[in-house]
Amino acid sequence: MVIKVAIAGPRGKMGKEAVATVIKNENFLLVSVLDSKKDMECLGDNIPIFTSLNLLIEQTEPDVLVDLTVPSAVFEHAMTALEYGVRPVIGTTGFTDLQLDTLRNKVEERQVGCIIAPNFSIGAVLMMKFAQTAAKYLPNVEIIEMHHDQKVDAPSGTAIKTAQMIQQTRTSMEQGHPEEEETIQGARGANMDGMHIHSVRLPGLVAHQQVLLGGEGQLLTLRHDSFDRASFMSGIVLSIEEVMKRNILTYGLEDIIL
Ligand SMILES: NC(=O)C1=CN([C@@H]2O[C@H](COP(=O)(O)OP(=O)(O)OC[C@H]3O[C@@H](n4cnc5c(N)ncnc54)[C@H](OP(=O)(O)O)[C@@H]3O)[C@@H](O)[C@H]2O)C=CC1
Ligand SMILES: O=C(O)C1=N[C@H](C(=O)O)C[C@H](O)C1
Repeated sequence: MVIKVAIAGPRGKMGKEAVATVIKNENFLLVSVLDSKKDMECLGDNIPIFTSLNLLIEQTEPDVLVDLTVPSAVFEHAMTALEYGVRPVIGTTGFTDLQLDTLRNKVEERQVGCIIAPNFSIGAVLMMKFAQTAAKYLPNVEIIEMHHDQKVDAPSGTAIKTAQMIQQTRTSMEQGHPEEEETIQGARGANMDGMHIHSVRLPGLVAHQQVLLGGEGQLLTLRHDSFDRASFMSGIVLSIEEVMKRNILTYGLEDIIL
C-alpha cells in the first residue's frame, strides 16, 4: 500500500530534505504541503501548497502528516490531524509537558497513531540509550547541546529527552557543591532533576550533543554529531512506515529502532 504523506514546513531546512526524501520513496506519495505563506501555487511535481491544515486534509486526504515547523504551530497541527484521523509524525521540538499529555489523551480518544521524535538520527538515539545505561553507574551528569544559531527552542528536544531517559535509571539528586551560587545567572545551565543542561548556539553548527558522566577520578563522554540533515532522513522514513501500524503515542524512536 502506498502511504499518502503531507509535510508541514516544506521550505525549512528540514522540510526541504523531507520533501525530497518522500518524493523519491516509491512506497510514499507526497499529496500536499502546509506552508505558513502561500507564495507559490504548487511545489515542484505539482504538489499543492495549503496554508490551512483543515483544507489540506479535506482536499488531499493524507494518511500521515510530517511536521517540521516551529514550536508555536506544531501542537495545533498535531491536534487537528488527530481529529481528522491523520497520523502525525512530528520532528518539531519545544513541546510543553501539558501539550504532550493533551496529545496522549487525544491519541487514546481517537485511537490513531502518533510519533513524536525529538531526534530522528540513529546515532543520537544510541547516544541517549547509552547515556541512560551509563547514568545508573555514573549519576553526575552534565548535558551540553550545540546547535546552529537559527534554533528557536532551548534546551533542544534531544537534550530534554536524554535527561528524561536518564531519569529512569539515575537516582534523583542535586549535583555540585551544596552551597554553590551563580555569580552570573544561568552559569550552571538549566537544572532538570539535578542534571544540568547547557545550550550552545553558533553559526556553522548543525546538531551536536555531549553527555558528560563524572565519577571518582574518571569521566565518560558520549558525543553525537549531525553534520548534515541527511542524518535525520532514514528516521523520518521509518516513522512514516511505523506510525501506520500503531494506535498509540510514541515519544522517541528508541522503542522502534532498538
Ligand atoms: N526531530 C529531529 O530529528 C529534528 C527536528 N528538528 C526540529 O524541526 C523543526 C524545524 O527545524 P528547521 O527545519 O531547522 O527549521 P526552519 O526554521 O528552517 O523551518 C521551519 C519551517 O516551518 C515553517 N512554518 C512556520 N510556521 C508554520 C506554520 N504555521 N505552518 C506551516 N509551516 C510553518 C517556516 O516557514 P516561515 O519561515 O515562512 O514561517 C519554515 O519554513 C524545529 O523544531 C527543529 O527543532 C530539526 C532537525 C532534526
Ligand atoms: O533544531 C534543530 O536543528 C534540531 N532540533 C532537534 C532538537 O531540538 O533536539 C533535533 C536535532 O538536535 C536538530
